Amino acid sequence: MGEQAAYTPRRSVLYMPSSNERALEKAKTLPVDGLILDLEDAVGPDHKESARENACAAAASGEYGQREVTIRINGIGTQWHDADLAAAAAAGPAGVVVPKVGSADEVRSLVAALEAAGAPEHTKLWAMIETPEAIFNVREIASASPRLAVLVMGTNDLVKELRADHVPGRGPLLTSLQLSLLAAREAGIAILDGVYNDVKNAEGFEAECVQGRDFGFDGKTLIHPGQVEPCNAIFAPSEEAVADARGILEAWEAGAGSGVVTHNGRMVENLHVDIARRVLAVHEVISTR
Ligand SMILES: CC(C)(COP(=O)(O)OP(=O)(O)OC[C@H]1O[C@@H](n2cnc3c(N)ncnc32)[C@H](O)[C@@H]1OP(=O)(O)O)[C@@H](O)C(=O)NCCC(=O)NCCSC(=O)C[C@H](O)C(=O)O
Ligand SMILES: [Mg+2]
Repeated sequence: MGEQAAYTPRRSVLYMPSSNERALEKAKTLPVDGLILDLEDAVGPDHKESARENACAAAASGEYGQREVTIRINGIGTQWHDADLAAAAAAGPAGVVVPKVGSADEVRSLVAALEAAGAPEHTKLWAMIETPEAIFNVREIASASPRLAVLVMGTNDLVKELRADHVPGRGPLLTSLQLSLLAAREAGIAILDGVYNDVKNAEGFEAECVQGRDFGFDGKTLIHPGQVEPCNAIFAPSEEAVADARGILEAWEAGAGSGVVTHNGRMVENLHVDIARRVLAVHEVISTR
């Protein structure tokens, strides 16, 4: 499966204010799959320029090992957007994360701007889905450009825009989360769940990770180092899932040629074999981390 060959772990993707040099340094030691060096909401107006310099220097440094380093620039129409985009393109991170993307036309304009600024081929666009406009357009957004690699849910902004509340189970957000997932899967791109703000509430955080994983998200965006390890564990195939996948493949091979077999009393068809192969491919990549 081509999708397996291209699997990039994005179980845990940690935001950090690019104005916080201590956090940028600490990130080199954290077991995260990815980093979002923020220039937007986590950075005050007086620190935008120095944060941009820090983020670009970090992204270009090559000091973050296997971690996928991205830069979140300020949104379209803000006074910092053009300079952020040009500087990020020149630094060549894995992704330029753009907040509050609202339409497929915006995706195409952003891609054109990245290309005009000379961004290297490996620098992809990551679009944040965090407004009502984006939810209504998410299907077109997700398939607007081959350079768009990841959708990132912005659940704080969505809650604000909906005039909703952060509640266990995320009832007010379910429509937005699931429409965005459908769009990402149709387009064949990755999608990351939103952040959990209550950094001291481990139980609530883990419940939300399990929910996001069960929905089908590739991983979760995080705001604190303490969230990384539980998130990695929840978004990786469990030992039981890996053993089950191996058993499914063995049962399938033993029943060679028949269209349906059973494993542990459950029906196994070709599609279950595809799922099992994906679980093992993901496990193999993650085991090297
Ligand atoms: C949430 C925080 C403000 C909490 O900060 P603090 O109280 O200082 O945390 P600790 O004292 O527990 O920190 C312990 C050490 O860990 C380092 N640290 C903390 N956070 C990070 C981080 N994100 N990345 C790297 N390192 C971090 C501290 O420096 C301490 O280190 P040391 O002193 O060496 O022990 C803070 O965690 C924070 O700022 N988090 C990130 C906030 C952020 O980036 N927000 C923007 C994105 S969220 C969002 O809104 C997404 C979307 O747009 C939406 O709409 O939903
Ligand atoms: Mg936001």
